Amino acid sequence: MEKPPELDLEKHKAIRILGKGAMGTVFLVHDISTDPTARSPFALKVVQRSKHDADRRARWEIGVLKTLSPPDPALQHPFLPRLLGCLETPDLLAWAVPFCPGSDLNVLRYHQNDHVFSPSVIRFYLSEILCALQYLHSLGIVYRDLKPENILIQHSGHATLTDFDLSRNLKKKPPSEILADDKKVPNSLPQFTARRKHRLKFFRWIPVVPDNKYNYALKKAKSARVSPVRRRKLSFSNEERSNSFVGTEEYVSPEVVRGDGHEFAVDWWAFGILTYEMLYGRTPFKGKNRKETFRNVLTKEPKFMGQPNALTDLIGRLLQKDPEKRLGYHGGACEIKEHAFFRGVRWDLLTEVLRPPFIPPRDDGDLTTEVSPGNFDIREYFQSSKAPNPKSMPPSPLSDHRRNVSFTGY
Ligand SMILES: Nc1ncnc2c1ncn2[C@@H]1O[C@H](COP(=O)(O)OP(=O)(O)OP(=O)(O)O)[C@@H](O)[C@H]1O
Repeated sequence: MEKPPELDLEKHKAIRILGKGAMGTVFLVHDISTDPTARSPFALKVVQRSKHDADRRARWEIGVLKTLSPPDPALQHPFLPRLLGCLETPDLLAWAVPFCPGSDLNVLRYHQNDHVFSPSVIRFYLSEILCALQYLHSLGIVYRDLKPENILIQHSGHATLTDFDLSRNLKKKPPSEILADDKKVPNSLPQFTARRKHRLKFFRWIPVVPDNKYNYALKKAKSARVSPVRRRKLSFSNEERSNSFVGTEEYVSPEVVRGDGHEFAVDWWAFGILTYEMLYGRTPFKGKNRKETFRNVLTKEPKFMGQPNALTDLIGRLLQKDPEKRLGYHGGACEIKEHAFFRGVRWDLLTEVLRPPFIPPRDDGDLTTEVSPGNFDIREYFQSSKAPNPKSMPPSPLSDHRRNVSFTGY
């Protein structure tokens, strides 16, 4: 991407806080001059530069987002965010991305019966995340922070990854992710192009699907529904999950716990944990404390309930302690796409064929009236939050849930 458009805090006012992480605060923002009734709000992540390491991490995340934002929006990866603009003041760094009104996969799962997703819903979201990770890896970027909280639901109901501050550039690309088409597409842009206006089509990502004893995958695209999220009741204080020096503890791979370095395979491990959590409503290695969690990660095998099937087989192959034995290590995302669980998935038509399980309700009203007193100034927010008794601001429905904290090692 060329230089992203400059934002202006005189004109861009916050409607509410969407979320708070270790590093930044994310606001729902609109341009009061061009969009006074907030028909097209966007998300603005704001980082206080004085916070430890915040400046470096924010610049890194902006850099990654620039890489993910080709000049032609039609070539934007459908499951990765587009950088809409940036802003720098002596105190703050901020950048804008599209607003995802459907909250995140953790919140969505929490509102399902028994707090779990059905296999077809799991297949839908995993397919999209797999494509997003494949594209990141093809750019040499290892994501390192895969967890449900970082998978947001767009207006369309499709998933998107957020939060790239823990990602790293491994300089080399996994050989399997250098797709044949990269030779034809400059800068490794994803293998999709505009087919019709606003509809993107993947092509040449269709895997060779092996015959397998498990017949779990969808033969025909069928829509899988999930319960809608009851908006504004999304506090997760009792479900908080903290992030350790190596990312979110329950998602950390054995090689990272051992300090053996890391490769793209850490993302495939986390992909396995994510799948397990979507299926059973909990992660497989969680202990009473960090020490026990890490011991479980190193020594315990994941427990599966019920009959083995393609989904449990997939999880088992992703949760191999030895990264070299892990699904995806040698063959990257293509190898995972070929697993029986994904049989029948039309990778070239992901954005078109399947109806997303959950489509956020449209906010047709005037968003600015939704919270009193309406707009607020972001600079004032940070100034008042420095004061001993900060002025109260519209609360975030998501602000309490599992946090990211600092990440210094690995
Ligand atoms: N585009 C968006 N649309 C809607 N909500 C968003 C968007 N981006 C972020 N959020 C909300 O803000 C929260 C914090 O964002 P993000 O994870 O990017 O911040 P962070 O400070 O890097 O957090 P972490 O501690 O996880 O590193 C997210 O969990 C999500 O709830």
